[in-house]
Amino acid sequence: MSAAEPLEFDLVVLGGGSGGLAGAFRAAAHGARVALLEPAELGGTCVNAGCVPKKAMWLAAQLASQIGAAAELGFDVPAAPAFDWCEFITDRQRYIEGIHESYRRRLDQAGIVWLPRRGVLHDARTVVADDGTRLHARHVLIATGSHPVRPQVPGAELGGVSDDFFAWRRAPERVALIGGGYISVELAGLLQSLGSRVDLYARGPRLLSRSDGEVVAQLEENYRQLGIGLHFGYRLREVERGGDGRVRLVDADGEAGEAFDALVFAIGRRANTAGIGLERAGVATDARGDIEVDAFQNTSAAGVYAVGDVAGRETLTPVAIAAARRLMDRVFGGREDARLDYDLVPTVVFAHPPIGGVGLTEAQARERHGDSVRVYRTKFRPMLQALVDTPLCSLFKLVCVGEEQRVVGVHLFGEAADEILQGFAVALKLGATLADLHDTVAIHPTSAEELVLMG
Ligand SMILES: Cc1cc2nc3c(=O)[nH]c(=O)nc-3n(C[C@H](O)[C@H](O)[C@H](O)COP(=O)(O)OP(=O)(O)OC[C@H]3O[C@@H](n4cnc5c(N)ncnc54)[C@H](O)[C@@H]3O)c2cc1C
Ligand SMILES: NC(=O)c1ccc[n+]([C@@H]2O[C@H](COP(=O)([O-])OP(=O)(O)OC[C@H]3O[C@@H](n4cnc5c(N)ncnc54)[C@H](O)[C@@H]3O)[C@@H](O)[C@H]2O)c1
Repeated sequence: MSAAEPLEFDLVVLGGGSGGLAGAFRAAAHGARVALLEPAELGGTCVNAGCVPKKAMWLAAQLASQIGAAAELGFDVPAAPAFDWCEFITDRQRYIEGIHESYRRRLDQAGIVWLPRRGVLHDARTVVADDGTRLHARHVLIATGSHPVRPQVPGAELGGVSDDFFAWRRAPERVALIGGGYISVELAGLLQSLGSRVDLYARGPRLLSRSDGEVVAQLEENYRQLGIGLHFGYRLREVERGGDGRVRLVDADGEAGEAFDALVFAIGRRANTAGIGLERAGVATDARGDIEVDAFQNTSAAGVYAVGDVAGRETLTPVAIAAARRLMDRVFGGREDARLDYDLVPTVVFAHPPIGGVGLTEAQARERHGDSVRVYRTKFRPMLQALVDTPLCSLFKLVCVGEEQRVVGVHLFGEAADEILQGFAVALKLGATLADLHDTVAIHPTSAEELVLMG
């Protein structure tokens, strides 16, 4: 290919993860000629080192807990069954390969040109692949995602990040997790349920700083009951490796703790913006390094857009997908006002059991709506926990405002919270009030019924 003759497209997409693929498919459905550059496996973080393999491990952990419960309830199974981690990973990866295959087929069917190459912007209309291929388009979508960060402390290389966790071939006996966010909370629950002994070190005073405080306090209580060590206000100074090959964390006072077989840092992610030609194309980033976008995903360069983790806001797969689809409906589908409403995005942390929320936390609601806030809560033992006679409780909470008691927040911690939340997210979008929930007949006996019986 000569440098003087770029290939012509309507849209070039950088990144074949959640946002990039969604944008490419939607643009092609509107009749656009699309090229997509993705040097790694199709599907990005979500499919290869995020939601999908994580959920598979979470399901395995759920099974382990249920087998434990079955042993208590008269089934002839061991309370702590042996788990062949390698066999499970083979099944997990077979499932993921099926997703790759389906993406390859769909790209082909949609007539999208996939280059298995890294791309950089030469200017706001031209992308150059790492084999020198030049692509020219009226529109460019940046969806290059993010990467995990490590702390700047001596010995940080002795620990891994979530990507490394997915490559493990067996469960370590003792695991230390650094961070109090989504990934730490998820890995803590699933590893402990699969037989490891887990200690979690957070620098803040609580887990999940953006979730409802009361619901998180219940999660912390349950994690302690499961045997997970929770350490708050922790400052890591360095990581040492002992003569036995195990690692020790040294805190700010120089105190070395216990030895661990594995250490995982889960202290956040940063946008993949380095070396992709943003300056040449006139695309601005903010102080955190995320690409700056307006409400329509426009960057500072006309015709260049960004979605997903690289744009920083609500870094979740369905958000990247929804933003990309609306953007392409606007650019190629004639829907001039199409844009993602970032309010009321529901989110679930796949803890044990899961924790999820949509809308305002109690603290946010009180800050915004003052005295007109009414909170309803119910703490209960789900039937299975009661049958096994464990002390593990669920906590469901509704946050309402105003005379009409409009529901502005739903916060759930408990079995099936991940599945229950979606329908209530629809209800919040439709402006449901407490009276609307009370008008709805309960489904009995379930955990979900608590939400229409509260108050
Ligand atoms: C452990 C973990 C668990 C998670 N669990 C969940 C969950 O349960 N639910 C949820 O909603 N979200 C979850 N997330 C978040 C979710 O994975 C991300 O928000 C989502 O993948 C972001 O999509 P994206 O398209 O922005 O980026 P990605 O999916 O990361 O895709 C970016 C792609 O761009 C490619 N790329 C990078 N640079 C270039 C370049 N220069 N040229 C071409 N291609 C390039 C990369 O190879 C990558 O494939 C999880 C994340 C992690 C790490
Ligand atoms: N179920 C899901 O939807 C899901 C699951 C996993 C990840 N994700 C997405 O991926 C993102 C990244 O996950 P994450 O857990 O890495 O990030 P996070 O932002 O959720 O949590 C990061 C944690 O690390 C702490 N931290 C930051 N810097 C630190 C430092 N130097 N030392 C010690 N602690 C430090 C923070 O206080 C916070 O507790 C999430 O924010 C979320 O958007 C979503």
